[in-house]
Amino acid sequence: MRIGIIGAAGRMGQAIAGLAPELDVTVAGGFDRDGVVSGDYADLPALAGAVDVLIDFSNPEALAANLEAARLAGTPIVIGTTGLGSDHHAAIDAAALRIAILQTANTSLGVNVLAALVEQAAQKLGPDWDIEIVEMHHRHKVDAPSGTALLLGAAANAGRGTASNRLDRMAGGARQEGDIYYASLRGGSVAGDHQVVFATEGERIELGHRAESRAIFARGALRAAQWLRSQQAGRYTMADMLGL
Ligand SMILES: NC(=O)C1=CN([C@@H]2O[C@H](COP(=O)(O)OP(=O)(O)OC[C@H]3O[C@@H](n4cnc5c(N)ncnc54)[C@H](OP(=O)(O)O)[C@@H]3O)[C@@H](O)[C@H]2O)C=CC1
Ligand SMILES: O=C(O)C1=N[C@H](C(=O)O)C[C@H](O)C1
Repeated sequence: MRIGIIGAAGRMGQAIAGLAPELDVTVAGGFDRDGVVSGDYADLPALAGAVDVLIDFSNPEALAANLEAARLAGTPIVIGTTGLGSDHHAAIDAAALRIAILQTANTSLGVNVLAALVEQAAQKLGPDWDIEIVEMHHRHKVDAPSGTALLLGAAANAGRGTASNRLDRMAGGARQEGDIYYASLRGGSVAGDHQVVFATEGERIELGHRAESRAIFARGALRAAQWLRSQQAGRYTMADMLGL
């Protein structure tokens, strides 16, 4: 299988390219803010037309152009970029009418199993168990809360059958029943730690995940690309791919 990487010179782009041979995947080319950074292609549409799947770990600003290139070429795309807003999600929905798209804030098996556990715990525990989500990442990360923290919050909402707003723990304020608060730490080289705390009178449950390196995200992204290649047009998640 041949892939093109968007965000190729970044931390994830390099991790994916480094792991690709192990999964029998060929990196045909890479694209970055400055244009094509590897492979013999004039631009992103040319790269999109020459590969089986595109993998995007770049920046939300790049999403519209990435979707357009994938759609015109009819090439499936795995989107791992975080910091997406409602307009980005609407654009993904629209493009998924024509091509296969797997969008996820976290490509690791562990986090996606954690999300299933969080959904189950939230459903069993009910709204008088307060939920706080804490995440820590390396000093270079720009978006907060992390996409994974929001994914875990969505899983808790799904379990409870609610739609809690995104609330910033650092902003303070008294909590109301059903609120989900997010707290973000940044520093050093942390690949990605997430903890979901369920707390009620007299007891507490903590469910969490620690990424020890980017290899888990890179492996998951490559496996997602291998799976997505043979899917029909539509929007997919890691849970679809993993059968969770
Ligand atoms: N889903 C998942 O499992 C994971 C998701 N992520 C997410 O992936 C994204 C990338 O993370 P990371 O690799 O650490 O970040 P980096 O900043 O290391 O890499 C991003 C790369 O994308 C490039 N880029 C920026 N803007 C554009 C553009 N408009 N078009 C093409 N390329 C562009 C950057 O170039 P330049 O440096 O010149 O700006 C850089 O090379 C983040 O959103 C992060 O949260 C990260 C890990 C796992
Ligand atoms: O920027 C990162 O590094 C990561 N970003 C993703 C996120 O925002 O959740 C996934 C992972 O935690 C690493």
